[in-house]
This record gives sequence, C-alpha cells and structure tokens, in this order.
Amino acid sequence: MSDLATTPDTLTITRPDDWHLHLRDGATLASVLPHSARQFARAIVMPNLKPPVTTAAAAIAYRERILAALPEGMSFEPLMTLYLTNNTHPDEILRAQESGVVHAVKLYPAGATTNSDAGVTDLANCYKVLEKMQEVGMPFLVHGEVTDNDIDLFDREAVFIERVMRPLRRDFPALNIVFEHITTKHAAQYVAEAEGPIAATITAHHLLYNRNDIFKGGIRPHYYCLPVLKREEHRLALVTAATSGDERFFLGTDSAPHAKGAKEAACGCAGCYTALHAMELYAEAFERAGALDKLEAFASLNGPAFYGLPVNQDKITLKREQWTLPETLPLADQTVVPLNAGETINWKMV
Ligand SMILES: NC(=O)N[C@@H](CC(=O)O)C(=O)O
Ligand SMILES: [Zn+2]
Ligand SMILES: [Zn+2]
Repeated sequence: MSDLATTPDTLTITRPDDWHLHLRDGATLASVLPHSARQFARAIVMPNLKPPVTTAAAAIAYRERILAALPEGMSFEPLMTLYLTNNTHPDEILRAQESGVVHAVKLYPAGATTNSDAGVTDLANCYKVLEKMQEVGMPFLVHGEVTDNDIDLFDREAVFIERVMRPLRRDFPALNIVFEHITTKHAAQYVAEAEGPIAATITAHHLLYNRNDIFKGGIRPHYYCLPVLKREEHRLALVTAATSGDERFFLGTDSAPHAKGAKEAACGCAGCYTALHAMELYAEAFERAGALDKLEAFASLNGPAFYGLPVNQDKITLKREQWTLPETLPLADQTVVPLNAGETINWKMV
C-alpha cells in the first residue's frame, strides 16, 4: 500500500492533503497560499469569505483567484466548497456537481463562527438541498456546534450531536458527512461508532492543546479558535481517534488566518494559523502518542478515500530538527501570528 519509511529521525510519507483550510482572498490569500502549497498537494477550501461563496459560479471564480495567486513553480489543487444558506436552491447542487471543481457543501450554523452570519438558521430550511446532495453524492461538511445562548460554549459540540447530527443522519442515511474539526470525546466516539458514510477532520492544535492553554499565565488569543479547545480528556480522545488507523478520521488543519490586531483585541477573532508548520505539529502529536507509523494514513490516505480521489504520487520528508517559529508572518499589509510563535519545535519539513 505504501512504502512508509520510519526511522527515529526522519519520516517519509505520501504527500498529505488538508481537508479543511481557510485561504481567504485577495492579498491575504497571496500571503498564506505558499505555506499550504509547500506542505499539501490539495486542500478543501472553506467558503466563508465576505460575501460567502454560495454558488458554483462564485466557487469557480474563487478557484481561479487561488490558482492565479500560486507562486511560479508551486503546484496545489484547491478543492472548492459551497456555503449553504437558508435560500440555496437544489439546482445549485447540480451546477456544483457539474462544475467538476466543487467537492462539498458546507454548513455554518448561523452565528457559530467567523463569517457565519449568512449561515443556516434551521436545517429544516434545507431539506430539498440535502436530498439533492444525497442523490448526487455531494459531501456535506458540518461545523458542528449549536448556537443557543443557553448552551454553554464548551458543550455546543456535544449538544449538536443530539439536536442536529442524529436527526440529520436519520433523515439522510446515505448522505456523505464530514464532522469538521471535532473537539470532544463525544464527537470522536459518535463518528467511530456511527453506521454509514461519516468521517471527521481533526486539527493539529486540538491534538496538542487543551483549554488550559488559552489561559496559561494570562489570556492567549492565539489559542482561541472555534470550536474552542476542550478539557484534557477530550484532547486524549482525539489523539486516540487520530492515531487509531480508523479511516474515518483524517487531517484538516483549519488554519484560519486573522491579522495580529484582530486577534489581540478586546473582542478577538477565532482561528489559529498553522499553515506554515502543520505537518510538524501533527508529527509531534503522533510521536508523543507513539504512533508515527499511523501519520501517513491520517494525513495522506484516509481523506482521498472518503472523497473518492486518487492518493498523491509524490512524498514529503519530515526530519527531527529543532527550529524556531517566527513571531509574525506577513499577511497582506499586516501580519499574522502563527501558533507557537517564537517557540522551538522538534520536527521540520525538508
Ligand atoms: N476555526 C476558527 O476558529 N475560525 C474559522 C472558522 C471555522 O472554521 O469555524 C475562520 O474562518 O476564522
Ligand atoms: Zn468551523
Ligand atoms: Zn474552519
């Protein structure tokens, strides 16, 4: 299947893909794209732009802008997504399918996260669209949090499973679903045990950090993302899922650039920037779990299998070598603070 070459100091694996990525647009896109393209062959590109990418035509145009922003000599394939709204028409799913470049439709519950204002207020509004997606085999990517103000922030994913995910999967048992950026033992267990076509992406930061890291010695906005980091028991459950070899779990960085000033603010934006060093962080997490031999399946094989796409032909090599993350990186005419800014990490992509 693969000629995984593991030694204590280097790890060579099939080139990975990122199944959940925010590239933004314009000058910000140009700043961040080379980081992802250096590590990953392809990425599922999130549609939460302002305004959101709600039509196949908009997705095709966005894809062109991404390809135009790619530096000479780099290759990268953006896999586009549509942002579901209360008003999405089933015909839009057909146009997306026929485009050949739209690979999924994304659910943002209204108010759940960055640029989700145009999101769905009640999935009951979308049943005709979901029927069409199930019929044509278009995957449904779900930001799985309820937004009710009476539900504690840390419980929003677990409550989402009961209130939204179970009814959704009962009504659309053949719909391909990705439970995006899972953060709890509830979600990991739900996906592992569910029958039918469901998978989950897991970020590097949710494998490495728990909610204490947001408050270590003071409030640390660069560790704030949605769904928010959870208790240690949940982090451990995610590590177990990611390193289990279960093909339902695969890599999605959720790298989400926000300008330094927008994060270090009275009301700071949600999102961690990891595109520069994502594979190094995953390697760290898998190594700590004694499971480096499971990294290739999680990063490079399980995602293509779920999406029905070929596995990449080339390889990457990670080397055990300490290096220090920069304090900031350019982001359009501002800067972005990467996760682990100024810290030394143990793996380096060659
Ligand atoms: N993950 C985040 O904290 N933020 C993402 C949105 C998202 O994936 O929910 C963003 O677009 O900034
Ligand atoms: Zn999300
Ligand atoms: Zn995201």
